[in-house]
Amino acid sequence: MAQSTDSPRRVAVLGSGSWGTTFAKILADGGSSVAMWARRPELAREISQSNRNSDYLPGINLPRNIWASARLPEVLEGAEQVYLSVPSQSLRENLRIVREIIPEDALVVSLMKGVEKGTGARMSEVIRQELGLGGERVAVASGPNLALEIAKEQPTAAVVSSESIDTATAVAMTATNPYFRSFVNTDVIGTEFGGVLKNLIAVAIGIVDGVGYGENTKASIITRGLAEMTDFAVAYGARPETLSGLAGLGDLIATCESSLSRNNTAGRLLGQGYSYSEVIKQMNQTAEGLSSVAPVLELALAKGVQMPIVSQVAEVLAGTLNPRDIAPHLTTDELPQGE
Ligand SMILES: NC(=O)C1=CN([C@@H]2O[C@H](COP(=O)(O)OP(=O)(O)OC[C@H]3O[C@@H](n4cnc5c(N)ncnc54)[C@H](OP(=O)(O)O)[C@@H]3O)[C@@H](O)[C@H]2O)C=CC1
Ligand SMILES: O=C(CO)COP(=O)(O)O
Repeated sequence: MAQSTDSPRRVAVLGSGSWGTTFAKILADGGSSVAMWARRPELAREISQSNRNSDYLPGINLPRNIWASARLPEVLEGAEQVYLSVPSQSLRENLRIVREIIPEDALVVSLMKGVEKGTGARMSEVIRQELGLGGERVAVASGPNLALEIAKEQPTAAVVSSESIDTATAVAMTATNPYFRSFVNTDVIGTEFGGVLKNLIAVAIGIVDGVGYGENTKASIITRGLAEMTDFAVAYGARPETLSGLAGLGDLIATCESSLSRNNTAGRLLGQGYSYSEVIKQMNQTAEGLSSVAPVLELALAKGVQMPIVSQVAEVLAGTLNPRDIAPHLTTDELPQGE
């Protein structure tokens, strides 16, 4: 739904990869005037002059109310909302560069689906720490959102979450258009962890796909994966229903089913016998799950949560488990486990 104000809302998107660019299109098609930051000037020029981002979204025409620059101050000037879409492990260093130039009252929105190595911090926590913001200024957006499908304007839903329902609503209204509908909630922990954890299960699905296993194996892993995701997120304070919603089950289905998913693709290569370092070399886009495995397992250990599927993904990445031996529960279980 387009905004009804006279002058369009000015928003900024930092990161011009597949998701940053697609989200810029969502916002522009919702009526906002969108400034994008691309760290490579040649990409900024292509976006501004040709309305294209051929590196990340080949064949997609971008709306005219998007422009891009490699210069952060001009991108951030006057922005009422700032959307962040860089790889999770680079967020903190990027926030340190922009913290003095983010407009004082802007809402800051994470589009990312990772946790920080070393600290285990969620992206909204990194944002609050580095920008010194209260929870009412920060939101996260998540859901079954494969970029290329949305860039082609296929109907999609997402959820925007903030501790403040007013903030979530303001962002959701900005991130809504005829092909993209944003719901709201106040469960930031569940919404963020849903997006992080489904990536890990999607890597597991890719692995068994690469091995050549069929639908029973995948359905078993998806179902037990959702239980694992829910146990973990609830241990950290999430509401279980969030994990059954768009940011949990919804995203799990999309990511596990689609060959567009980078996490799924990385898993498939592992299942086909490529080593972790060979997979990294082949991936030219961000597969957050590969970096999130270790911090998620550390967080799970701290709360005594069992994550057998994620643990097996870690073993495959380390080269200590043959992908053929991955199972929907620990192969060492001797007694039947309660479902
Ligand atoms: N793609 C998708 O379908 C979705 C992705 N997400 C999430 O969005 C986030 C971004 O992913 P996505 O856009 O897909 O990733 P891409 O790999 O497509 O793009 C990454 C972007 O970040 C830039 N970048 C890379 N390293 C750095 C750095 N050190 N500092 C600053 N910028 C950097 C890249 O610039 P350059 O081109 O110059 O290398 C590029 O603009 C991830 O957390 C992902 O999980 C969420 C929902 C959907
Ligand atoms: O988050 C996504 C879909 O919701 C994108 O998944 P990938 O990062 O695995 O491509």
